[in-house]
Amino acid sequence: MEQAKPRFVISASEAQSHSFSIAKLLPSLVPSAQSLARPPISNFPVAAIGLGSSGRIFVGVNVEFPGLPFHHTIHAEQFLLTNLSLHGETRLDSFAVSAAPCGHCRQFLQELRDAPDIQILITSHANPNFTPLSHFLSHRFGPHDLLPKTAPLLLEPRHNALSLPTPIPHNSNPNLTLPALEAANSSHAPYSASPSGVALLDSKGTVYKGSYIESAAYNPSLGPLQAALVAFIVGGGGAYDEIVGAVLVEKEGAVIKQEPTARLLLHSISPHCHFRTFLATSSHSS
Ligand SMILES: O=c1ccn([C@H]2C[C@H](O)[C@@H](CO)O2)c(=O)[nH]1
Ligand SMILES: [Zn+2]
Repeated sequence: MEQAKPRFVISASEAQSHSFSIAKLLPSLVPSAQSLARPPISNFPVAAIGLGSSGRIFVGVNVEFPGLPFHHTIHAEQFLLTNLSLHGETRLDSFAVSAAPCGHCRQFLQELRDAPDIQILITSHANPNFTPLSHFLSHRFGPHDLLPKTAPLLLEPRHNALSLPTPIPHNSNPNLTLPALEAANSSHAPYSASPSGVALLDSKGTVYKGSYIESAAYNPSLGPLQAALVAFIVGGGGAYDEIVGAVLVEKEGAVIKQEPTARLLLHSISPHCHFRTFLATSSHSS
């Protein structure tokens, strides 16, 4: 019998209905999820299977882009956190992953509340065990080095108070502009105060949105187009040239600009895609 294609989200009731305990279920899902990865450069598929506080299970995989510098790559752990964020999950309890998380991912995970307590199991190890992130990255540099303790962290509810000039400029596509604005409003960009979001349209008319995610250490940050591509892949998208329209919303006068980089990546993966940028104003004083 043909195996069902692995999925990117598993409901809490389905997760509980397995005869396995969750601690056994997470690593058991890693091998099939690796088939969802898109690593045409390395041919090294990585899958990370995470348990959220709602009891749902989320999948992350690595995504590589031939023809572009390596820094465009989406790591499986970054994909996983973006997948949680897409589904409104506010905490990551634990995850199983096919290979040891790199330094960049150990740092990216610091954006989460109680990051040191996240339990990680590496399935390629001889005796895999759940071990806290604090073991993999001691002496953390994280959000609290730069932000007040009360600031919302990644996955926690936020609204960046961005708005677009009304009415939205004619000949813009409100089906994409409003989702891109929503994505920008939930973007985690506390270090630059330059939130942004992307909405993508595929040839079937489905809209996918992604929010820019910053890291306290700057470089591991994930761009808004990468986040929207995670939504496209999670939503069942196939080849990138199915993406026919894209809108980026970013803040007017922002210190960080996504437009040139997003245009470059989008043009590389879907050369005929129509791309527009709108600048939003912020009612925050900062
Ligand atoms: O923590 C890690 C380390 C590597 N990779 C990916 C990035 C690249 O696609 C491939 C080879 O490094 O594995 C991850 O997804 N997570
Ligand atoms: Zn990594």
